[in-house]
Amino acid sequence: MADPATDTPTPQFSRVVADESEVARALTRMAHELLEANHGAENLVLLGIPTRGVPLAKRLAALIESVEGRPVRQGELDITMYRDDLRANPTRNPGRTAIPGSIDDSVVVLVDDVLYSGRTIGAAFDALRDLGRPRAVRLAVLVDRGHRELPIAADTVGRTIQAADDERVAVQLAELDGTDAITITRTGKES
Ligand SMILES: O=P(O)(O)OC[C@H]1O[C@H](OP(=O)(O)OP(=O)(O)O)[C@H](O)[C@@H]1O
Ligand SMILES: O=c1cc[nH]c(=O)[nH]1
Repeated sequence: MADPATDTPTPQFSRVVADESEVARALTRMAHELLEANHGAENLVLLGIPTRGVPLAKRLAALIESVEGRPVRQGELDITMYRDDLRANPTRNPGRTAIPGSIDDSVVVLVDDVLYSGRTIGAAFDALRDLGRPRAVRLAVLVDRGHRELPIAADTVGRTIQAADDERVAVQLAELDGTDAITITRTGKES
């Protein structure tokens, strides 16, 4: 976006709101909150939503395993074909879904990096419906930035951020980005 008075592009300001150690502490707390709410790891299945929900689900599963001393099932759930804007963008390519066994009667924990409008999670509910009937579905997100368009709330949140409409919240993870961080960037246009 350009400043109409000068026709110069609006600068993009970025600020880091959580670094590697803060992301690590948040994930450790989230793992404990999931265990406490579920009274242990019994029946838990963690499903990461691509892109960055997948490494986050793996990390939460590893943290839960380190506390409970037993492995917890984890996989990934692609929601591309369930998006409510698919008709407007019909050329999207589906990603990978990998479910570790049946989800019937399990407690599925959807894991994502950012919760914003809630439409991604709404699509995840539709995707799950085609896979089975979990006993319960929970939601774990590293960042809740508000501005919901659907009645969806997370069960555990790493960081709640009051981001403005013209800001974008980005999660960086070592597995994909070489470092862990949560960054807010002013884009100059509403997201
Ligand atoms: O609550 P919402 O408004 O749906 O926004 C949140 C989603 O937006 C981002 O995904 P994006 O679609 O940008 O894809 P990516 O994960 O591959 O970056 C983010 O990773 C969440 O999945
Ligand atoms: O700020 C935002 C909004 C949607 N999705 C993101 O990853 N960040």
